Amino acid sequence: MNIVAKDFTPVTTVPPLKASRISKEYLGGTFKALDDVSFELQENQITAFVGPSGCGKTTMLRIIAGLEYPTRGRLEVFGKNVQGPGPDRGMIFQAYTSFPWLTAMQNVEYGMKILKVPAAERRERTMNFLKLVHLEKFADSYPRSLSGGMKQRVALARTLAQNPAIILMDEPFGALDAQVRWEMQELMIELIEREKKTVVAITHDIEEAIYLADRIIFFSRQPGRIKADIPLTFKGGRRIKQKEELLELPGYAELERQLFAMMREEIK
Ligand SMILES: Nc1ncnc2c1ncn2[C@@H]1O[C@H](COP(=O)(O)OP(=O)(O)OP(=O)(O)O)[C@@H](O)[C@H]1O
Repeated sequence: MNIVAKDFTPVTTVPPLKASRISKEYLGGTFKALDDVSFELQENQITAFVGPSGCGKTTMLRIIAGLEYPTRGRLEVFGKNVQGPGPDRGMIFQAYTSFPWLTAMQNVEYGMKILKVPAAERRERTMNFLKLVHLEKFADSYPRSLSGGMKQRVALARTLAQNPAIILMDEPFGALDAQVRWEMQELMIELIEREKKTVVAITHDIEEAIYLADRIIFFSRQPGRIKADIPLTFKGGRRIKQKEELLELPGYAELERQLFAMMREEIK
């Protein structure tokens, strides 16, 4: 079995992220996108945000990223109130966010330049991460000559190279076709495991959530609330890289059934 041992013992007592009673209103307070959302992330844990369209997943992720502010509630990263974006959080979007006028290498280096990482270290980290996403031969290629999957690998390398403690992903593989998506999911599991990151990933895809996550937070809609917070205990505290092995585990089918039923309830 291709199994990676997983240890969730916290290194510090301060959680990497703590959301306390977050609400977000739009349209002058007449529309509630999020209502009283509280959770704590554990270090080195992958959490998937799942729920029907419009339940506030992206809003919650943007609040964590510091791109939006909650109307009420408090958000702390390593015990500090979030005041805006910061180098402790890196974001990967569905749309390919590489700069078209920069090569793959320059794209990976760019964020580190902003963070004022010295040039030699920057170069070394860039090459290291391009290698990890299997793009070392494409270091000098421009995004237009790369496939969708390759562009997302550049985004993954760029985010990891900046070494944020928390990685936020909004449907990162949503635009990829099935086979590339699958390859990217496997690569992500491998890299996250290696780099020991705390991850929040939004996905519409229940199968993808079960495969990637250690924990699923399911949002209900209008207003967006936490409907269920599900630790994926059937994995026995491990990450399993080969999907077919995951499917065979007792508990997989029941969890998938439960999530589909919850989704159906929400979209009724
Ligand atoms: N700037 C805004 N002004 C008004 N309403 C907004 C704004 N941003 C989001 N909303 C509304 O808040 C709700 C939650 O949106 P959000 O994008 O967070 O949902 P989501 O769960 O990520 O949806 P999807 O899965 O379709 O991306 C939606 O009804 C959306 O229309």
